[in-house]
Amino acid sequence: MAAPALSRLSSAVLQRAASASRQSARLADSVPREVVDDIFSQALQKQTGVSLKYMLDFGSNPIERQLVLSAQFLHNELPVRLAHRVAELENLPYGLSAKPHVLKVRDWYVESFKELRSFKPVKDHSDELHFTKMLENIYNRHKNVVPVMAMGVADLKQELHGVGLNELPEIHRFLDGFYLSRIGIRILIGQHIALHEEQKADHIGMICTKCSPVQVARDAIYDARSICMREYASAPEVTIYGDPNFTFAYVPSHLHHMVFELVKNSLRAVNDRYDDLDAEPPPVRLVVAEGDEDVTIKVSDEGGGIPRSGLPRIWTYLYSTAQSPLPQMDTHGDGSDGPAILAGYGYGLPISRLYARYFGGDLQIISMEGYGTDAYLHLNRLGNVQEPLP
Ligand SMILES: Nc1ncnc2c1ncn2[C@@H]1O[C@H](COP(=O)(O)OP(=O)(O)OP(=O)(O)O)[C@@H](O)[C@H]1O
Repeated sequence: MAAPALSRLSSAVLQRAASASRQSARLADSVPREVVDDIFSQALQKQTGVSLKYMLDFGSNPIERQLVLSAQFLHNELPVRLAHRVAELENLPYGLSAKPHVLKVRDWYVESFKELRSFKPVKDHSDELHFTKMLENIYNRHKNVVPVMAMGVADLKQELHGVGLNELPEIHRFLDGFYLSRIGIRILIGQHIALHEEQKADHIGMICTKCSPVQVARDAIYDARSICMREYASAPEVTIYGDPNFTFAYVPSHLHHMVFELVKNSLRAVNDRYDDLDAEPPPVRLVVAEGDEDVTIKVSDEGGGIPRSGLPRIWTYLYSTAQSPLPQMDTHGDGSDGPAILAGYGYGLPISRLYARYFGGDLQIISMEGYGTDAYLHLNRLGNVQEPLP
């Protein structure tokens, strides 16, 4: 068992962190008093969770009246969720609150909070359309939150001289909660915006009522192999086992993201292991299983596995054995969180697990060092689990 993190940090480092904390550009220095009071009073309100099933029922008939109701809900709910995050961002340990990148993220949250709070009550269709325009702005403003926050955390990591984030459990817990909350906020906003767009077949907003995991996996595999090809000039084969006609209700972009990350990790491990060997790399295997409760996707590789002692680390932010662990800005421009390179800043697994957990699923990694890794992605099939609210 590792010694407690604090005792491992030199007192000089701790002093520096504490003094950075004191110097933190506090909210009250940059925002009028009444806004600060409003933020902290909203941060005391309870957040209201929704489920995939609720979103499906609610969005199945997006007539004007429904859209007005949805806007009214968001008008109340979003400031509460944003305020919870601002309050947290103000009070992070080790001086993290004062890091310029973290302040930038906080200011985006404050800006969006102010816009929402100053919007008049949504009474009719015309108000609702204006409100939706504002939501689009907010959605865009926050698109780079993950990499910018990661840069702030990377600054802290550098300052703490190689102390792993797994040794700073409070930072890890904060990031898990923060990113989970972000997934929830983006799905609420994204769903409302999507209900205004032309509905794709079998879609209710962002949710596909007939999402085929095999089809989504094929696309994700194609993308992961393309990136692998670009970086290694070769990519192991991926074999899929499962019924392509099987469908269930899910958000395809989330599913794509998770499968892409898992396959990408497997391709990298297999490629690294077989790089110097003459042998043909064994294929990665992806199995889709339909249970009554869960749809489970297993990704298996023979990439040599992960040492048991290293397993806890793979869930921490900013742990990567890839060459260039530098956070990348969103180059997709669409606000999706996927990095554009094969392996980068160690967010693949922890963020994928949050996506899975958001709708009541989970992600587990089982490894046989010296052989390979199995990733089990469980997706809750019923969709009536209420979103977790940090
Ligand atoms: N299938 C696998 N085989 C061997 N090691 C793995 C596998 N999957 C993950 N790992 C290890 O876990 C680490 C963290 O994985 P994770 O997906 O979180 O980040 P990453 O792939 O390094 O970077 P990112 O996904 O952010 O681009 C990897 O750097 C690698 O060391």
